[in-house]
Amino acid sequence: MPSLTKPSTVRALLERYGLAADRRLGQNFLVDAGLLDVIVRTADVRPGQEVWEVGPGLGTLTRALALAGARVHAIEKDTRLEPVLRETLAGLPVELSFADALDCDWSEVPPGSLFVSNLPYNVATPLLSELLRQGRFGRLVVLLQREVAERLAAAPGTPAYGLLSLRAAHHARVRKVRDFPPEAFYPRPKVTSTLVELEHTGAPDDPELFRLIEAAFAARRKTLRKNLEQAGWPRDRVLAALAEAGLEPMVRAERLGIEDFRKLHAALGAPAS
Ligand SMILES: C[S@@+](CC[C@H](N)C(=O)[O-])C[C@H]1O[C@@H](n2cnc3c(N)ncnc32)[C@H](O)[C@@H]1O
Repeated sequence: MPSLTKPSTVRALLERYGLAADRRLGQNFLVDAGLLDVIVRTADVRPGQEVWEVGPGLGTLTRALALAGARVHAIEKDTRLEPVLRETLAGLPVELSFADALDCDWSEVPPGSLFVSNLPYNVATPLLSELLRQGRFGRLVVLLQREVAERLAAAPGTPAYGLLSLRAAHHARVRKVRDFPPEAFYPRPKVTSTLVELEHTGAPDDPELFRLIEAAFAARRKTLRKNLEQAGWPRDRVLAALAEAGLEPMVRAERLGIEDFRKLHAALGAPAS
């Protein structure tokens, strides 16, 4: 099998199957051998370890993971790629399924599993939030649009800070590994990508806490107090809870870290409905 990390090989492979990359599916295939190796080294698979991958595409990362010793479960939405993947992954320990990753049931994945993916841009945020929430993966090594990586790792009070940052902070430790330039992909995307490693802390979902966080960010320009009142908490309870959590009455949601939200949640309770 010729190297899939050469743009000329990728072009020839697509042409042979009469295919063109579909931008709506975020099909920007990795064509940089050195950066592919960075993903594999970050994934650090043990021999025989099971790995889940969303969006195998032409099989570039899937092959590299399998050759590094992983048994890969790869989920691809685009059924046009099936004959290509049957060719590029022939003889390797890869289980392919064709489905929308956003509709997948992850409950059968053994806890503490490894997830490695060059994620399609359009599903990265909802999929990652869901995977963190469900907590089946102990570690997630994901290539994302840089802007999404910044939101994941953002600190309170910074422009990228918001719901995704709090979802990540609640469940995981986030490490930005390195940027991948547009030239690392064929076809070239308009944006830079970033490889991120998330280590799940085991913190389970807390739907009530996240209802509070969503209400707190409903209108970013309003104060936290106003947003909570609008969501149904009575004003006196909001003011008392802010004081109990050690927060200023005029504070905005974007200033609060996950610990502040946990304290506020404990002090506030559910909204009056
Ligand atoms: C950025 S490409 C990555 C391809 C390959 N892994 C690589 O690194 O070259 C994203 C892949 O995800 C697939 N994809 C897009 N949306 C999907 C979804 N909702 N569920 C599963 N796969 C999806 C695309 O068809 C494409 O193959």
